[in-house]
Amino acid sequence: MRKMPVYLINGFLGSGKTTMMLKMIKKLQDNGSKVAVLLNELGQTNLERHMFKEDNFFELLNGCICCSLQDDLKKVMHDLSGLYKNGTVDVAVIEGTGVANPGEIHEILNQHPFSDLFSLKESVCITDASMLQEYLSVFSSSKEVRNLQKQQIHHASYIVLNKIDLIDQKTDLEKVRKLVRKINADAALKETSYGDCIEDLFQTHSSLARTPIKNEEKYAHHREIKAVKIQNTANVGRNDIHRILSDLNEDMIRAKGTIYDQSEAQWYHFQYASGKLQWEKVKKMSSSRHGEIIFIGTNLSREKVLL
Ligand SMILES: Nc1nc2c(ncn2[C@@H]2O[C@H](COP(=O)(O)OP(=O)(O)OP(=O)(O)O)[C@@H](O)[C@H]2O)c(=O)[nH]1
Repeated sequence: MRKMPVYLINGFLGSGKTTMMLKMIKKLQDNGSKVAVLLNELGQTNLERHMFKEDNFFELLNGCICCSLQDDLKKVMHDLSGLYKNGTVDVAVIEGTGVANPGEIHEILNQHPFSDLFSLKESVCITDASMLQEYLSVFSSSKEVRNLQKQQIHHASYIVLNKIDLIDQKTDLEKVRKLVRKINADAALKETSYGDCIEDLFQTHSSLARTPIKNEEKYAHHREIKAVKIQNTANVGRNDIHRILSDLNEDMIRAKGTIYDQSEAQWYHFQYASGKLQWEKVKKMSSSRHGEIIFIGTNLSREKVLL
């Protein structure tokens, strides 16, 4: 029986997974494939839903498919298999949350009946070249962040060293390349920005035979890293976002959202990743959409964010 091809995309918070995934989906569609998309988010809603136009779009929210949402993942995998059998879709692209351990997702794909139904083409890990040294350093990151980053790199068959536009290409690139190779010497490795390596990815056939890390702690990744979701954003303007990010600079890893800035009478999307904040004016806000924000960091709490 033919197995449904699956691409798995993992990588730490803000490393560029969604940016690359959108390019992958477009390339697959340009090549005539009918793509199913599965997106997993830590928050209760997917703030990036508007970026995806696919009919066969599944989202698993408020947890991680590698641990708390394993049963939900299995259910979606059954649905995907049905869609593959009846010809509705012919390839799946799955994006884990920024704190997912790919090893645990591989375990599910290797179990019966999924091992007979799916063929994992590549397990991609996107790393943020501008932050990797910091995330792996005992001086600047918690054990949880360091472990997660290592697990994600270790389990990959294809590693993307992304955001190289943000680093010194002579000195820092060599350092981060060495760090990655110390953790995973075998995976294909591509250095790029904005996930621009799709042709290469589809031409690569790397080995997926990765064994678990010795003494790998299961489910150890959600103790310190917390997501705080703000749904009532009526009084949150651009200045407030700047202030919150600067006040919680030490703890904040990732933030994103949509807000209405009253002083400018303008809706904005914002993205905070790699210590950089980017604003984008929303051209047309649909009446069904509303403002919302998600902050993700170590030891964050609603009280800390709203102070
Ligand atoms: N400078 C630079 N920015 C990038 C690059 N790739 C992505 N970004 C930006 O980084 C931010 C986060 O990118 P995403 O693709 O949403 O990252 P993600 O890994 O899906 O983030 P999570 O939602 O935390 O899982 C966005 O503002 C992107 O535009 C890159 O190569 N260089």
